Amino acid sequence: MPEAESKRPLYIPYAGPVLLEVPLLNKGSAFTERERREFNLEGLLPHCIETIEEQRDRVYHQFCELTTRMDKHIYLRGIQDTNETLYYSLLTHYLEEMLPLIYTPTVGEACQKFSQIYRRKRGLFISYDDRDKIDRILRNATKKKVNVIVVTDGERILGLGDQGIGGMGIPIGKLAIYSACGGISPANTLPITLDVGCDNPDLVNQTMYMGKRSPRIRGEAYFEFVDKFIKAVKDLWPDVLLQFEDFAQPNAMPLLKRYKDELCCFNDDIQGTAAVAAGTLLAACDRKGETLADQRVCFVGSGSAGCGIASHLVAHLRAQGLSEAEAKSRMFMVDRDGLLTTDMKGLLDFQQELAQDEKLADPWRDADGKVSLESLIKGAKPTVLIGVSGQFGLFKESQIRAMAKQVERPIILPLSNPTSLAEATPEDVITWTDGAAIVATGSPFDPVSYKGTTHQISQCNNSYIFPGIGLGVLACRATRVTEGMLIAASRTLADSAPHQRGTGQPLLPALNEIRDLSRLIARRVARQAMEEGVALDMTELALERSIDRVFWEPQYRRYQRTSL
Ligand SMILES: NC(=O)c1ccc[n+]([C@@H]2O[C@H](COP(=O)([O-])OP(=O)(O)OC[C@H]3O[C@@H](n4cnc5c(N)ncnc54)[C@H](O)[C@@H]3O)[C@@H](O)[C@H]2O)c1
Ligand SMILES: O=C(O)C[C@H](O)C(=O)O
Ligand SMILES: [Mn+2]
Repeated sequence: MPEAESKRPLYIPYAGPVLLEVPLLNKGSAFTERERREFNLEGLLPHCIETIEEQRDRVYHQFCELTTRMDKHIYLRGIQDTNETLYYSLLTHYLEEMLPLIYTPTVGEACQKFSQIYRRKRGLFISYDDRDKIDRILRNATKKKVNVIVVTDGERILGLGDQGIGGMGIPIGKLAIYSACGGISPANTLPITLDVGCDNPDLVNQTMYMGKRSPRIRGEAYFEFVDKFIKAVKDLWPDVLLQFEDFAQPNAMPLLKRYKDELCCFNDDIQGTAAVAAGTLLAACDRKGETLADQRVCFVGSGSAGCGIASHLVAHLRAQGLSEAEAKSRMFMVDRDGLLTTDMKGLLDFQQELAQDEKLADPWRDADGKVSLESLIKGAKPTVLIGVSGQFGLFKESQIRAMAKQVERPIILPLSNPTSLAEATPEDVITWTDGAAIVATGSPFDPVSYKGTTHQISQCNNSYIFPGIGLGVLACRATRVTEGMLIAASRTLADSAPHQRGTGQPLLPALNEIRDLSRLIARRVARQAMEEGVALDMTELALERSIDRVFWEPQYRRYQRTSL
């Protein structure tokens, strides 16, 4: 926020103990003498008036006293629910240390234990039983305008499956990233969980489970419910940016198709992931002195993320002048039954579109008629291996070694989350390829030392992308998220790759540079949106100013009292 603006006082209608209970407004010991007097806070706080830096030192000290990841997560969420400005000041100051605790991987465990660790309200739970009063529920959430919603139905939380309402940890974590990394004010964000039941018996049989204890609503009834939800959102906040998150495979793509031309929305697992993976791949190709068109890309896991990445890479290649067929011929989609081929039955539409020609696959077939990953590696000689299966240890030593025999520097991306579900550890991949592989992972991993070289492992996670997209959308008031905007985001990420490019250097910018990266992504995404006619037309300078205006900094503002 520009300085002049932050100096303007904020007029607020709360006072006394109630004010200290409003996380967006509470300043705790930082309330000034005058504010303490005007807002009936005298005596409610210890004598000392502190700066946000002094408060941050105290909470960081308390944070350091805690030993387990889950205790740290609970502690940080507690600060978020008491004083949001302080929470974001802490996050932005210690970004690299804090992100794995409020987001992947710890957020996975927090979702699994959501009902056990539940403390205070945050966001909205909309249960199927409430389907006829969704508009009222949305109005209960906040009187403010909502700019960004992240919504889940909790059915595919990371690679951890159905977590029911525990999935709420994900929208909360994603929106914290929007604020900490993309400067989106938390006052205008809303995490939402649609509670349509839960098909995870281990969870619903727990006495503490707080969601609806019935099997998931499916089929037409489910889609009608989501329809009612989207309609209510559009009626109340017509220009909101809505992010679909962690919906299961049978629903993720149909929901995106249904709503992508109806409101400003995107599916993060399909599109955000596609953009971060493409950006990482472009950076990796550049590192090798090659282009995307030189690669043959093998996906293990052909669901939302796998097919989302593949079709986005096809769009990149098309933009470079390749025909659709040429581009698709470089994508090899493997799922439980091996390589997807055009003769396979039961493929979903988006998988069918990426299936390889059955004749081409014939020479690679095993005795059972399928093309296993081993056979594909030998036959198609992929240069890139991307894991999006949610299966720990799926990449085997023999497969990685086979790849390394055929390709001087294979690009290996085990992207499944959380850490415990990565298809391979970077240490194994680097050892099996004798240090030749270029590796990035979905969850954070420590650097790997191998034969005297330290390999930094970049985190190829959609968190590099969606904050910048959100900032861009808000700055230029985009009405849609288009493929072109996603391509702009992935190119910006690739262009921001570190200049030092020796073996072991990270592929992506450091996490503590992500706020600057988000601004860059926002600028290019907004420019693209304008070119496509889905945003306000602005000069470069006006856009820059708008990004500055939208970009929220976790600093206290001066308050003035209005009547209750
Ligand atoms: N790094 C990131 O930013 C990022 C983004 C999105 C998803 N992911 C991760 O990717 C994983 C998958 O997400 P998704 O949305 O695509 O889920 P999804 O359920 O749509 O797809 C997973 C696919 O993997 C397949 N699969 C399972 N076991 C397999 C095996 N043994 N061999 C081959 N294929 C197998 C499934 O049949 C399914 O088609 C999750 O773990 C998720 O955390 C990471
Ligand atoms: O949440 C993440 O860390 C990335 C991604 O959206 C996922 O579902 O795994
Ligand atoms: Mn996700």
